[in-house]
Amino acid sequence: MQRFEERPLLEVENLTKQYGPGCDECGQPGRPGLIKNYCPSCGTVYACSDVSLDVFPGEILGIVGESGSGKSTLMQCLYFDQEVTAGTLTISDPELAGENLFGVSSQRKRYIRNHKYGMVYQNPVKGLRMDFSAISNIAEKQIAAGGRHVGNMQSAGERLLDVVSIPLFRMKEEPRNFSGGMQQRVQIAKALSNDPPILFLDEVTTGLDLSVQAAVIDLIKQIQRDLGISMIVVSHDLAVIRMLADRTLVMLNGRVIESGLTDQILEDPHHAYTQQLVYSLL
Ligand SMILES: Nc1ncnc2c1ncn2[C@@H]1O[C@H](COP(=O)(O)OP(=O)(O)OP(=O)(O)O)[C@@H](O)[C@H]1O
Repeated sequence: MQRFEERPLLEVENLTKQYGPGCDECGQPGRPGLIKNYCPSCGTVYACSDVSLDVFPGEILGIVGESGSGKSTLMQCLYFDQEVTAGTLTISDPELAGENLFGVSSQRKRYIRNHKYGMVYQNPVKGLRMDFSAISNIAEKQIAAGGRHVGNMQSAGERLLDVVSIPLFRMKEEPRNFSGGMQQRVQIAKALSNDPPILFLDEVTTGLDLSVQAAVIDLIKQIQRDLGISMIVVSHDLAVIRMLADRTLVMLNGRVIESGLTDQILEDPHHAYTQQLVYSLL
């Protein structure tokens, strides 16, 4: 088993994202009045309720759950695509230490995204400019992270395309001409182009053929092995999480219902919903 440093790289405490005003019924600790993630008294939806997690250096944390369980909202909050209702986010980095990053200015959030984060979306259209060449897509992120030397950016871009197995003779092509698997590879290269300590992967294999899925999963594992980047991987598919994640959180109705080493969860699932997920793999 992999060993991780003792201090988490990223820590989230009690992240809550609600849509609606909330009321006395759903505002109580533990939110006893909710039906699933919904308050029948005031109509508020709790997409995420009091979610806490940590990710250690070099670790892959998996987040699994059915549609509507809150995984995407959680990812969007961590990536600052959404404002949280409550909660704290800290990253153990000399430039960011001690700050609740959910509370910083939008300029500072942009800095963190450009310098500390990589993101790979399920839909490549969200992560790539389809009318820029593959290498220009990478350059766009390099420039956002402060890159200015064209020669250096070009050689780093070529190296990244090589890492993700995009043939260099295709680097000037627009990703719209690429297959779904190739588009995901370019997204991964772009996400890595600022040397981020943390990479987010949101349903990155969903919708791909099984063989292409397997190749993308292999690539992600290879990147973890070679670069030691911490990753948060969201998927509705426990089979994907099983192949990738060192530790796993299971979400249901906006809450974390179970967490632990992925192997332990697979061998001894406690919650009835997790048991269902595990049996569906058999
Ligand atoms: N803008 C919004 N307004 C109200 N409710 C929302 C909004 N966005 C999401 N929700 C609700 O929040 C809950 C969590 O949604 P979320 O998309 O995070 O789930 P998910 O697990 O990622 O599912 P999927 O994979 O289908 O996107 C759902 O009940 C959803 O209906």
